[in-house]
Amino acid sequence: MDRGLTATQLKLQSGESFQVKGKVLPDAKGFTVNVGKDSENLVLHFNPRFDLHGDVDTIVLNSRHDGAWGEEQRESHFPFQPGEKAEVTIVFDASEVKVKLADGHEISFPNRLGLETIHFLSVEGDFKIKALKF
Ligand SMILES: C=CCO[C@@H]1O[C@H](CO)[C@@H](O[C@@H]2O[C@H](CO)[C@H](O)[C@H](OCc3cn(-c4n[nH]c(N)n4)nn3)[C@H]2O)[C@H](O)[C@H]1NC(C)=O
Repeated sequence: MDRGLTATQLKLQSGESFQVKGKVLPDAKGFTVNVGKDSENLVLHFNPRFDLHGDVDTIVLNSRHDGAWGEEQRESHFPFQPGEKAEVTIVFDASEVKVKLADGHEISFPNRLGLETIHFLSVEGDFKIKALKF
């Protein structure tokens, strides 16, 4: 598990997007992109699972409020491969968070926290960051 990256004190406003580019480790089990207020208050936990917690090639999305996980949303569209490049673009507004994948596929997730500004980003798991673009 790569320690990944954590960024705080961000001020990403509604409508602004950011992109994470990197490479999935060859023996990847899963990786995570978290965005929100802080690590316990996430408007989006984006968790592609290659083989983790019983999920195979499934993207699990969730929110986290004061440390408590919300209800998971699962996506079977899975354009990630171990050892390959990966790119995720995230944009949000008052009602939803949108995740755009390299193959053009878009996933929508409700902004359950009603967050207006993102202050926190972390990328964890079997993923080597190459670039972060705001
Ligand atoms: C079938 C058995 C019960 O359901 C399972 O319950 C697991 C435990 O809650 C679920 O896995 C968690 O799913 C979460 C998203 O809903 C997260 O992916 C969690 O791993 C990340 C994580 C972060 N943290 C954490 N602790 N402290 C901080 N800052 N972060 N703890 N766990 C996973 O351990 C897992 O996704 C879920 N599976 C299903 C099919 O619902």
